[in-house]
Amino acid sequence: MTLSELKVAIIGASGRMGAQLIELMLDRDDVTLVAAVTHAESSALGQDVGSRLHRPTAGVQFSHDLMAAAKAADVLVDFSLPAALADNLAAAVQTQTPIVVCTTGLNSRQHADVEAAAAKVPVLYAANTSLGVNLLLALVRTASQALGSNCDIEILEAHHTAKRDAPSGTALALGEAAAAGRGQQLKDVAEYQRNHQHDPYKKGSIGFATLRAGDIVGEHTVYLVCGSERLELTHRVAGRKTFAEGALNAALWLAKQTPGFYHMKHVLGLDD
Ligand SMILES: NC(=O)C1=CN([C@@H]2O[C@H](COP(=O)(O)OP(=O)(O)OC[C@H]3O[C@@H](n4cnc5c(N)ncnc54)[C@H](OP(=O)(O)O)[C@@H]3O)[C@@H](O)[C@H]2O)C=CC1
Ligand SMILES: O=C(O)C1=N[C@H](C(=O)O)C[C@H](O)C1
Repeated sequence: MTLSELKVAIIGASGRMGAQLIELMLDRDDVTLVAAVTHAESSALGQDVGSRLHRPTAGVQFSHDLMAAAKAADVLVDFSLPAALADNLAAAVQTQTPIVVCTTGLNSRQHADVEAAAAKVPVLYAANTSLGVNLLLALVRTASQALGSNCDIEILEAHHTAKRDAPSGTALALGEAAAAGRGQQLKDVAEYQRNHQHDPYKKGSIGFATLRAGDIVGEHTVYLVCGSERLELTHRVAGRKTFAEGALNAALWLAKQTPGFYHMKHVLGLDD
């Protein structure tokens, strides 16, 4: 298969990331959009994807036929909602179509479902497809390991007001990297709620704080505080094109893999 033949179906195509992916794919010649999947009640159903973005018609209409999309595509790219995950994975497995899952807010059962599907078909899970965040994950792990248990770690994330999940998937991934650097598991040390609590600070905890305001695309800061000395590692994104480019690069990479569970670090060559 040459790159120019890669056929991509977007799931969650009527959303913010869907629009950004469609926009990008209409301008690229290494990928072809073959299906734009949304849900059965969407007002976008039947519309041409180009027309909806005030561009020339593209010949692909929004549809809720997930199975037809999976059959037509070389790779599925999912930016939808956690509630759609089970159907998306089932379609990928049934049609043997690799799937890039970018939806966040998954619960632990859903994360297990993603891993289980990866035994049957190539699956890549990325809470954040940007190069910067994936570098940051490695930096945070290294810093946490180097600074050790005397260092307090807190994570602050800021996003637009339409975001439904909190903390963000990226914040959780950064928390996992910080915990791993100290030889911990995030579930054992995470602190999600301090407001209206009167409990003393728990040494070794990793706390999460969330801001929702305006149209902030995505900002994450990891604070590593050792007494009076403070290291702040920050990543900011000003446009969703960054995520869309990362997702398409992941799709191009995943199409060539055998069944297995993959992450952006594999695509970017950042594997340990
Ligand atoms: N990994 C990454 O780099 C990034 C991940 N994300 C994550 O991607 C997800 C989507 O983000 P965003 O685009 O901002 O959110 P949106 O709410 O704008 O988009 C989600 C879209 O999915 C549609 N949808 C709902 N149910 C289904 C279904 N069963 N099948 C197909 N489509 C469905 C929604 O329709 P309707 O509008 O009618 O509800 C909506 O258009 C979120 O979980 C977000 O956190 C976001 C950015 C980057
Ligand atoms: O919903 C968003 O917008 C984003 N979601 C992802 C997350 O939850 O980490 C990635 C990015 O921060 C934007």
